[in-house]
Amino acid sequence: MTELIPTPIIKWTAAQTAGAIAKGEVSAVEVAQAHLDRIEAVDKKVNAFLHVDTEGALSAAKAVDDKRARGEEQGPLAGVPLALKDVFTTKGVPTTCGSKILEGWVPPYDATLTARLKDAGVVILGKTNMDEFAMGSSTENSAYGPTGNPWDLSRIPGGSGGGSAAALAAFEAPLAIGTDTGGSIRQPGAVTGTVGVKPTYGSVSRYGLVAFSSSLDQGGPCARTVLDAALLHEAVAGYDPMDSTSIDAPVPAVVEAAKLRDVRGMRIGVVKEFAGEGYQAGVMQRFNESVELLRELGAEVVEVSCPSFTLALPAYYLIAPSEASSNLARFDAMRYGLRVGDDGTRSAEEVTALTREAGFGPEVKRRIILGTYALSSGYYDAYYGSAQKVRTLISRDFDAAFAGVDVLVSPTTPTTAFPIGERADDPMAMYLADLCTIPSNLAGNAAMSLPVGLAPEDNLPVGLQIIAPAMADDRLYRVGGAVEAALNDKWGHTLLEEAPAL
Ligand SMILES: NC(=O)C[C@H](N)C(=O)O
Repeated sequence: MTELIPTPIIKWTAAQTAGAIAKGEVSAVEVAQAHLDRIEAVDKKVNAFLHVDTEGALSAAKAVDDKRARGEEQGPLAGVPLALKDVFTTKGVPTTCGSKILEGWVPPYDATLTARLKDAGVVILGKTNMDEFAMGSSTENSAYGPTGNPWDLSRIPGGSGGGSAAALAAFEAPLAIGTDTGGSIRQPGAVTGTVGVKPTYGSVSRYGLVAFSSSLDQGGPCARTVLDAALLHEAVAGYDPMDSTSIDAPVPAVVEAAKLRDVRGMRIGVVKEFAGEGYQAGVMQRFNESVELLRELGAEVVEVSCPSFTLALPAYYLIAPSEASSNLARFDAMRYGLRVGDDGTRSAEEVTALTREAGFGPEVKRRIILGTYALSSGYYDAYYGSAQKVRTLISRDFDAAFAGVDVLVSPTTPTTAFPIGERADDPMAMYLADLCTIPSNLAGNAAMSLPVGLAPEDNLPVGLQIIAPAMADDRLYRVGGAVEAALNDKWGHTLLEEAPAL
């Protein structure tokens, strides 16, 4: 064991873990077992995992050890455990999307992302909890019970990828995968004190990602450090002919950027619209300190106005439900998962209706109804058409802003983690959690959330959002890496070391 690596194994970063395995200081099987033991010890409380694949994880880890013994060259994440959001298909391992309608479904194929992880020697520990079909900001919409925030188990871990973020913060895995349609990687990252990145739309394959809103959905990395997120980003991004929206261009050099730790000469824009009413004082305080820190580190900071961003939330809640109502039509009881009322007396249509009634939860039904209404003839232009126009305006605001700055910054989410149940009956309040994250989904650019401290009033993590133009994902890592290094120097440790022990 090198002295630099703190024990126990579960506290190691992905980069440290991979290094120790490559040097033979620890075996991949030992690392996998340490995380499986941790899951066993804490996940009854956290509920980050819907399915733990003990056998699959140990055999993937053994394959890494065997390759090493044979002297074969392996990738930079070989042997590192990962928690996979239950929205990516995994051959032979259940995939539910947090929904009853897919209960018991075992996909016959791997998503491209899953296959790339396996090829990289990443050890998939299991599938993580999520809001049903990624609809929500708290993971309370999972059909399998809510996930607790490791900082305070009575609070939400964000959503929809709350399971992935909680697994990181509870030291159940050093890496995780999420998907971000309106904020589902970044907002959970912000409220759990972890790093989450929504790469440029089209840069991580959606083949095998169960579709929610196809023009917005984007898989991406979740980690405890910026460098770990970059390593995972490079492992999963890149062109895939199986996804028609996949970008056929080189992946930006994000690992190199994460190591730079230098923002001198960069121009950073503070989005004026993301402040004011509804923003928690402690969140704004930490955000303003981060902006000050960027200035001290040698960046030039300017205020930028993006007036159309105030329309992003309503536009999203027309576009995303519209696409969802179409995508979720495939759950017809004939092809996958649940089938209710098929007793030989009912028509196929009746069985479909009974299954959808029993299999979908209230938020999914709400979105299907919203989307079906917005797309209905007579209303299409007024709702869906207008929302698409707003989408164009938002892209233009970004273009104008990026003509003058390298990246934009804002708080990731207006408040810290709220108590489980607090917004469950108030969809509008829930939707507001994504106020700052949605514009990047509508425009398709790249964005990161990274922890910048605890809000003084509740001692809960605050996230800084960094936004870069499409295909300039490396800028996120350059800025994020510099902020993280400066904060860790200041604190003398990483933020998660302040998290209460579970
Ligand atoms: N999927 C997402 O990115 C989450 C967003 N909060 C939504 O409910 O649509």
